[in-house]
Amino acid sequence: NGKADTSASKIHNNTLFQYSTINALMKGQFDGEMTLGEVKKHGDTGLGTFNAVNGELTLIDGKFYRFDYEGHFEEVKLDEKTPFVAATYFSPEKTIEVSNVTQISDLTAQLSASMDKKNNFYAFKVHGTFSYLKVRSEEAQEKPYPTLPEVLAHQSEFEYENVTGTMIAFYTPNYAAMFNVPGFHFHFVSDDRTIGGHILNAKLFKGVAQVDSISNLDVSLPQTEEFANADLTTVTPEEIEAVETDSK
Ligand SMILES: CC(=O)[C@@H](C)O
Repeated sequence: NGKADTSASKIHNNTLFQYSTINALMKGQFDGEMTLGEVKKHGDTGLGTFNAVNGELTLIDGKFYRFDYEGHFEEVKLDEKTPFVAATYFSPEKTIEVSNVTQISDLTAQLSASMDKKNNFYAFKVHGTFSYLKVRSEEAQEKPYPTLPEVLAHQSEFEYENVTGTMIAFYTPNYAAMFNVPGFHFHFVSDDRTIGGHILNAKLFKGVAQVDSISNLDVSLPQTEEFANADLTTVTPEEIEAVETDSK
């Protein structure tokens, strides 16, 4: 009927939860107070990083995984902490077939076409055998922390062929660019749980995408001194896109 269903259960399944903001992460806010166990109360699907930006975080089926600077993939215990994470209880409204993806922009075009409400947030799962996959991770940092662009200038990159697994992606409308990565943000988990990371590029002949439109945002702000004193006004969407996409 088009009317917002504000029942508690509907909101529970229709909320993008995030801890901290992407512009804070960009400014080097790399230590959060929130444990993965706390994050798990807000969703079973998501992406982010770990304190000291010690690798790329992917949450799938309620389990947290790290893909680290060396390319190692492991499940992570719930007592680890995160400085930035986005999570939701994945509740897809529809499933579409995606095909002929020769680069990531072919995929984002097909996912965009599936979005009925461009000003909503979205979560996606895309499963298939990726004929090519380029991912990145980053090295754990020591204080005094640099900015995220300074860390990612030395990111590690890995390329794979014929990898079967699931992309976990969020879409954030540009008007919310200081909260979360504007546009699409993709992380990955292989079916054999050996490969992950932040996706920079991909090729896919045919896959299945589940589409979850989200109309509630729940932001938990760190209550650390560092966060309270951070200047979060100087980050631009262009700077975020430059480090979150394959700008090479
Ligand atoms: C939050 C992210 O995904 C960056 C660290 O790649």
